[in-house]
Amino acid sequence: MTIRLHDTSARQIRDFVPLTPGCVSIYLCGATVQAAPHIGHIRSGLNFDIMRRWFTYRGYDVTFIRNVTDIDDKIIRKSAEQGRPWWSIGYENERAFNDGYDALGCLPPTYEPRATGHITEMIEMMRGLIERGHAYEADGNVYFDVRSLPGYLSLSNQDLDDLRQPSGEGETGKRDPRDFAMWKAAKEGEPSWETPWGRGRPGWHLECSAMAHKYLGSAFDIHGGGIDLIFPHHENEIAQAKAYGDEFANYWVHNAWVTIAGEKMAKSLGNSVLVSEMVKHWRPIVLRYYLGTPHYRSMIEYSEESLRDAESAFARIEGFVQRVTEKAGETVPPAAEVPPAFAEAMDEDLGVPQALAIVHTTVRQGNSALAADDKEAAVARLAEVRAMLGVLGLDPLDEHWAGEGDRGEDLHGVVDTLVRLVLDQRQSARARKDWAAADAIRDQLNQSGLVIEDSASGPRWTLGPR
Ligand SMILES: Nc1ncnc2c1ncn2[C@@H]1O[C@H](COP(=O)(O)OP(=O)(O)OP(=O)(O)O)[C@@H](O)[C@H]1O
Ligand SMILES: [Zn+2]
Repeated sequence: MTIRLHDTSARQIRDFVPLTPGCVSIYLCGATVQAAPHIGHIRSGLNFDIMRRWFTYRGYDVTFIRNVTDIDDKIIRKSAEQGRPWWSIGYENERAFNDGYDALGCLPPTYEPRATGHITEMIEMMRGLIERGHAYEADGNVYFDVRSLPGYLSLSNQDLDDLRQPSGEGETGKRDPRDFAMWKAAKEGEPSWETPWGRGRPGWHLECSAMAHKYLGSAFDIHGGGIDLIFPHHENEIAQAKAYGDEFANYWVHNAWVTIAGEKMAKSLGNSVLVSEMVKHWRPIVLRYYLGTPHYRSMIEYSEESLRDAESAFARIEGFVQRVTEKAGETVPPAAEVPPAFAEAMDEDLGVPQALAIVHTTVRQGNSALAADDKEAAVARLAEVRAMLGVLGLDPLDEHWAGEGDRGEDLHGVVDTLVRLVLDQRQSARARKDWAAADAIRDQLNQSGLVIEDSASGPRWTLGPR
């Protein structure tokens, strides 16, 4: 067996050959903690969580780094607007990100370094780059000289002559307008750190090169992030690391976006759907199914309808797990190995949709076995289903999801059906102009603690405050 991955750098799917046999090192660009996470952010975390689980299943010892960018223009701007320290915004949103990752069952990374904890390493890297003639100081900024490095822009396959790299505010003294800032001179009232070139703060690209070097060394296996990061972020990370003498990443893996009306879901575009809001309406395991099962290189166009489809598809799997568990009279442990067709699909560039099709086929076979009263076959299929779901982080019997039941969310589907039934009756009462009956139904629903909201795709309910 060989795991194969799409490498953005090679623009094709390549056999994965680890630098150290039996080990895999992964660096994922994590959150810029300027706001709470939307479902696009968590999709990125989830795609790499599934990658990590698959490597682990295949017997690799995985080191997984997901960093936190806790200093950046937007954090500084918010701090000024809200009259709060910059770090309080970072800490608050970092916690919101961790809650989001955890709610959707992403395993914690091996290490989760914060940028501001690595200023020393960044200074070291700048010093090395200046000594080697790849960087220079001007007006308290430190710039990377893009013409000094042959091969710059090979990840995004661009030509230096065509490049437009806009300069940020205060980025004066560049030798070439395409040079990018590794370090930004301090501005009045903004956070800054002491360096041999004066006080200032790091640029985003330098943070990741320095943290990857510290935790994974000068060469590592996989670097990941969303496709929006290919240029300029990853291109500039590569430039700094290579010019410093690092081999850097061997494979570049990029996840596609969650989109709304064809556009990237982004804090800056104001079209975000926050994870904290979503978990009020949907079970986290259903959200994981929704965000984690399309192929990581396919866009997910967000819609309530597709979420409902995910909910019913997952309910079919979960119903099977419950029925066989009841029939067996005890919890059936996962099989030691997943079916070969599932493994084959996962080996080929993490083909989760194909792998999921095997889960559904196995569920159908298991249901037929139940219908034929063949307990042994049903139990065997359940063991396989649990092993496959475990790799995808979707096993409803896994202890991670156990708390869901305590909060009554295992009854979500039942309540949902009942509420819809009642709302249909209210609709019929209104259709026959029986306003008294319609109002009575609404009042009873409100008294039971449910809040009903009208949305484009029909009424939606949530539990009101207790
Ligand atoms: N809509 C999305 N779909 C999938 N991945 C995304 C999406 N938005 C951001 N990501 C990924 O999430 C990770 C963390 O993103 P980061 O916090 O840097 O986002 P950002 O670009 O500051 O936020 P935004 O794009 O929302 O303004 C990155 O790997 C990024 O590529
Ligand atoms: Zn990064």
